[in-house]
Amino acid sequence: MRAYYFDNLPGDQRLPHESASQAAVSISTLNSIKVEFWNIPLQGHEEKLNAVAKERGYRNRDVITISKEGLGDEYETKLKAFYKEHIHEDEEIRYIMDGGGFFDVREAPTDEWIRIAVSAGDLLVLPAGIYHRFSVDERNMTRTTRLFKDEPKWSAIYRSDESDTNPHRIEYLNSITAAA
Ligand SMILES: CSCCC(=O)/C(O)=C/O
Ligand SMILES: [Fe+2]
Repeated sequence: MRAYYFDNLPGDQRLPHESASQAAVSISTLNSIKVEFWNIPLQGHEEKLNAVAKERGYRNRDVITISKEGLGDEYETKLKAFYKEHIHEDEEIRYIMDGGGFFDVREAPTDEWIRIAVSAGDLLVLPAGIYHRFSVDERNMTRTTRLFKDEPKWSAIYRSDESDTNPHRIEYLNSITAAA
């Protein structure tokens, strides 16, 4: 995992968008916006993943392969959907099993994009209510285990004036202010 400020330059979302002038972002900065990260070697990862799922009350999971082969006709639509800025009303817990990609998260209160480059073995937890988006990288393939509290269903709320007042968004902002 590497994290850094996104360069905000136009161009292919699958490129790193990392410039020499953009500072690296530390794990403690990520933790301050309630983003958590672990690296768990693929071999034997089930035990740790099961422990995280149990501790947080996640009863279901699925594996999604985001690639042309994995998603077929749905590939372009899904790429667009995942890269459109959104929140969820639950945490987003993702364990990368193959390939790689970028989770971009909005720092608060700056509203700057922080780009988190992930690859196999990375486990990322994004809190409910954080604005974020996802893209595959130049490998054009990410195989990910997704944890769900209930049935495996991806449900996103895209950024708008309405999402700014979503109770999960407000609760998230309050939680990071209270922790500061
Ligand atoms: C890499 S898992 C698929 C992307 C996803 O589930 C999500 O919510 C991105 O923000
Ligand atoms: Fe998401």
